[in-house]
Amino acid sequence: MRCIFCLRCVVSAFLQTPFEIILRALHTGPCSNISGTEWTKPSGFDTGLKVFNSLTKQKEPLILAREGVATWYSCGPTVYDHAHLGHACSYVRFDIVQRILSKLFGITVIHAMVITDIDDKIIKRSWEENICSTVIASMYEEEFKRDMLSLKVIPPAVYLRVTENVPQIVAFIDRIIKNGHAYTTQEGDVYFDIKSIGERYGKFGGAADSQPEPGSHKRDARDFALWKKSKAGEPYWESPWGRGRPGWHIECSTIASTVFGSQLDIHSGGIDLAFPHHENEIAQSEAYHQCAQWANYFLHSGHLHLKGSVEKMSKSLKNYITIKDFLKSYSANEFRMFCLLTKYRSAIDYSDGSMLEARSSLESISSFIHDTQAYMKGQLQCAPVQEAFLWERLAEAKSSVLKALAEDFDTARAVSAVMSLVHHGNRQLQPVSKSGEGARSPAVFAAIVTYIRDVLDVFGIELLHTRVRVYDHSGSMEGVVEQLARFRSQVRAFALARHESATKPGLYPERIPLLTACDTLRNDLAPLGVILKVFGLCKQWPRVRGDYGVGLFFRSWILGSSP
Ligand SMILES: Nc1ncnc2c1ncn2[C@@H]1O[C@H](COP(=O)(O)OP(=O)(O)OP(=O)(O)O)[C@@H](O)[C@H]1O
Ligand SMILES: [Zn+2]
Repeated sequence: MRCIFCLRCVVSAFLQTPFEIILRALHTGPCSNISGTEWTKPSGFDTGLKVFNSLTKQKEPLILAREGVATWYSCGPTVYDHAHLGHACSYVRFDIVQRILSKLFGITVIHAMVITDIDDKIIKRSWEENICSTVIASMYEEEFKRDMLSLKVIPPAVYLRVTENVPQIVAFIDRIIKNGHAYTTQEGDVYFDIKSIGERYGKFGGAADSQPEPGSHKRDARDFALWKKSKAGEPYWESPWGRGRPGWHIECSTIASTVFGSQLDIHSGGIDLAFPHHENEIAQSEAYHQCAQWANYFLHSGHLHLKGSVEKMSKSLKNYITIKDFLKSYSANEFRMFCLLTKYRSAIDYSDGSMLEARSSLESISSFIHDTQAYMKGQLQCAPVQEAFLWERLAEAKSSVLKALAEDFDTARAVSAVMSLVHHGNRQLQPVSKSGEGARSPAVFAAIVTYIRDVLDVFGIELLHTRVRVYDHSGSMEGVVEQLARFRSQVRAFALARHESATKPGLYPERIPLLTACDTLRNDLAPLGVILKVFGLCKQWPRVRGDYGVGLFFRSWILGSSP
């Protein structure tokens, strides 16, 4: 955008037609001394965090317009098919980033997301299925929202549908035309005039200007549709340019501006959206608001690929795994851990192998927490621990996690710091077979466990009520313990049988050693966390009850059995 005060803008204005000069002079905003695609550091409140800004392709200090509040707009899905793991990956990763901002750094994130419920692909699908496009869109929109909830993604403050914002979109386009940055065609289309913003176009790359194809009504091949005349049989809305529907990019500019006004702190989406979608959003929004920098930070997540595939997982390529199918084999926590193990910006390979790696990281943490609890309860006897050393490791982990997350949300580094803490904790928990009177250090383990849970909670992983399926793939430990308890109960019942002799009623003396052995087994199992108890008048064979923890030996299993 140009202003009428600086030499550069005035000179370049003289190169325009008189009409354009007047139009632009009437609609100028503040000159920001920005030329081309240069980024200006925003003024406002420095959070002390660094984020990788796609606008500058480097890490920048995160400065927010309002203290303690981040305005955040994200592009939502085009709802014409099932949500897949690519979507899951992008939205879970940004959910984690938003949780870090709010839960760790105390920033209130106001998040708005668009649902693209009108688009060429939705119309095509509705024709293929012979179902109205509104039905197709609402069906997949609901499914998307359900899937996000099942992945524990915190919903945005507001979801906005394109079809419910068409009057706002029409008004938005109208103003861009009046500001001299768009033109209408005889056919009833409206195009954005890329040349009108000169060197400001191309923040995320893009093609050089070129001649439009023969038969096209565009002035420049890069010009893109703001409004498309509807073809026969397509849904349409009335507009000053005739019946039609919004182009793809304009919905985001309009809806983000409707919610947040002329300025936005953060805008996010998958990396495929950087060009042309975000490039065009910027062009439109800055043309509408007549401002030099509409969104200050663009955060782009890397793509999820099926391992070995160069293509990203996508609806149009039909190479996807739906979220619902995925959740039949893995949990939401496991998917989160899978996402945490890489930076949100990196491409990520999906395979059973990478999921098992994520599962095993979670299991190591769960196992440590359960062992620690057994230790704190006195069920696990250990050699004396180096308490001061552990307090130091805890302080070190806290500082590393904070540093990693403040540096462009480096979750992989943060998880590695947590795993290192787990490793040191495990090394100190050296079980000894005999219960001794040695010094115990429950407080430091309680502090470590509390801290690990807090970090996981920031990431949206909650292990408290989770049954972890440690032994699913290697035989059921639960089953082994159950068999053992059953065998002991049978032996005990045999030992307790009384003989019928009238002269010497009572136990068979030769069976008493069996009773002693049963007692010894019960006592020996207790420090390992396996408690054998009677449940009321239960006459059935023992059943495993209570919580099935993890860890090879130490868990709080309560077995219904005669003591
Ligand atoms: N494989 C993927 N990895 C990471 N993010 C993805 C992936 N696929 C889509 N996304 C992101 O999900 C959001 C919604 O995407 P969209 O609805 O366009 O999905 P899509 O499957 O790519 O659809 P299409 O194939 O029609 O382009 C966007 O931010 C997009 O970047
Ligand atoms: Zn968008």
